[in-house]
Amino acid sequence: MTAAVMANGNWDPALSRLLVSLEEARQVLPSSEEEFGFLSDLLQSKELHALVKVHNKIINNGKDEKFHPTLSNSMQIALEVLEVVAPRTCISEDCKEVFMLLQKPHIQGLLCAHDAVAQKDYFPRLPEIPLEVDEDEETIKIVQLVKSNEPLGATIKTDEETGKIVIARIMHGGAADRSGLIHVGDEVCEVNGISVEGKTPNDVLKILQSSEGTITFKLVPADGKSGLRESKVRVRAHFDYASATDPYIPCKEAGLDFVKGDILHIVSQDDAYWWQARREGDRNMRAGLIPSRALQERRIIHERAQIDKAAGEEKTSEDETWNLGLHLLPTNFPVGLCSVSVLPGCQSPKSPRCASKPKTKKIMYELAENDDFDREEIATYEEVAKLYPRPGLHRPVVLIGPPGVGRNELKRRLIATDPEKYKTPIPYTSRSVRHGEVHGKEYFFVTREKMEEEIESGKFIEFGEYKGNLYGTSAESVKSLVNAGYVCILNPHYQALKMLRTPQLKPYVIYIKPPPFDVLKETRNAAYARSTFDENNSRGFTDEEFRDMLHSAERIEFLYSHLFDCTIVNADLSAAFEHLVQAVTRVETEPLWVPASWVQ
Ligand SMILES: Nc1ncnc2c1ncn2[C@@H]1O[C@H](COP(=O)(O)OP(=O)(O)OP(=O)(O)O)[C@@H](O)[C@H]1O
Repeated sequence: MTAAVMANGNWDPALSRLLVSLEEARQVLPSSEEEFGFLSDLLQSKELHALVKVHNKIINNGKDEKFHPTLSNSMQIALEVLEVVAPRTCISEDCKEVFMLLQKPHIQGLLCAHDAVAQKDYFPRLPEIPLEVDEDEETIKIVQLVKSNEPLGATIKTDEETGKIVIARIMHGGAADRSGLIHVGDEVCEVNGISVEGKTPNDVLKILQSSEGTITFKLVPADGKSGLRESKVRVRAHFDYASATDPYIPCKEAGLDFVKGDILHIVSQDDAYWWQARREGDRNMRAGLIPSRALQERRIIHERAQIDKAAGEEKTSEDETWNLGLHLLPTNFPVGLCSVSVLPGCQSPKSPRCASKPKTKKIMYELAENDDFDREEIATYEEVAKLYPRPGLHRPVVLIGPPGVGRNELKRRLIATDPEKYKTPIPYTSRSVRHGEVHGKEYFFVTREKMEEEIESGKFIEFGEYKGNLYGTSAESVKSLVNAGYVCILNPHYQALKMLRTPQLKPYVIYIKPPPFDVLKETRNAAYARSTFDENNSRGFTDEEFRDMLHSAERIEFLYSHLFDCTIVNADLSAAFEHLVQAVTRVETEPLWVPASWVQ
């Protein structure tokens, strides 16, 4: 029979050899005639024959290099290339061409499709092939992992319904995930031969900790398990997070710490309360747990309610006026900050005390009163994407800061370095032209009616009234500078930020922060700085004005810090200016993170 089988050219030689050895060993095998017959039939069955043929075909095809993608992250590499060539587009035509080419949507689409195929990230997913299991028989899988310094990257819990130990979470990129053998919901039966029945997750952890070398799990696979698919979402964190001090995190060791401003790659949002993330650029492949947006929002609302309660207990009748905003502030937040001036009138937003003091600043700011308290919006995570510098189309640079901190000084110095490149929009006014003034040079002179109409229709990013005349900056004048290829430098009132931060303008926001009181006083006095709180600019700042500046700064930071792209402390003026030049160069040459909606 064997010879007949072997004579068949289609017969697999490995199967033939097995059959021959089986027959040769027949006499010495302790097996029964029945068992021998079964094995012999199996080795000659058409089904096994076909199966081995298919197997060999697949193996042979797999050997052919052209079926293997050389990489599965071509999109990532394209982005890295863009980062490298972006600053060189002005020195080399080739760089420019590659830069433009790699940004084309169809090239990016092609690369994305390539990566999806290479990563076998197909969509829609095929349903799992149902396992044919005998009703009473459970499939058990044995998984062996070698213990190293690296954590396993999985958490366990007691299933509430069955009381059994199950895999609660698999951390993306961790050892368990990479093995592809352990899935969420798998039931743990044994660890290193020790039954975990009736044990708590802590008991199981102890077994794991005391094990050396290879760890063997006996698991009952979960039904309908699915492979983990990585999301591509990047977010900017608007709060600091330290897992060690978080009483709610299910597993402190699995936590990922971050600070406000960090860019996080969210790899899984499967759990409503605990997302999995990596810090962008972090080489560590294993993801960590971070609170989800929903959880963090709840936490902030709870914290604010606590603060509210505490503030309510301390509240005096004087506090009443500021109640609208202060219920959002930390308990130690300075009380009595400035209100917002309302047309008509000439209160300045600088401080509540400033209503009695004249100002040199011509343009004051006006917005609906409640607008200043937009921290009602809870800043947790903001989805971001990289924006590449676009040759000839510069992002406007917006300097935000408390009155008197030095924004005008820094803006003036920057424009002076290259007046043909850096421009600031020309303001509008309803006052009449003075001798020597030219329309479109110092101001655009328009009638009060026209200006009021345009303010009404939302065309001004900031406006105010001074000595019976209106002053303001129109959004259109910012746009026209940008479209003409200039780098538009703005130093509007901080409340203008919300109007400026649009997908059309894509501003880069720099916060000019005052240094601590002593340094502020020392640097300004040493430079004979002129107080911007004084109408004639004829004296230095008073201590009270320095304190106002610091109070305003705290308020701006509390309300708007989540909108800052960069912070510059204006202590030593030349150091602050150097920092500004570096930041502006970065905006012109480097891809930077912006709200995802700006790049769609
Ligand atoms: N780092 C610094 N050290 C010393 N003096 C400074 C510094 N920065 C700014 N000044 C001075 O402080 C004064 C106020 O600065 P500037 O007019 O730029 O303030 P501003 O932020 O534009 O204020 P406002 O918004 O009220 O117009 C000016 O005399 C300026 O030269």
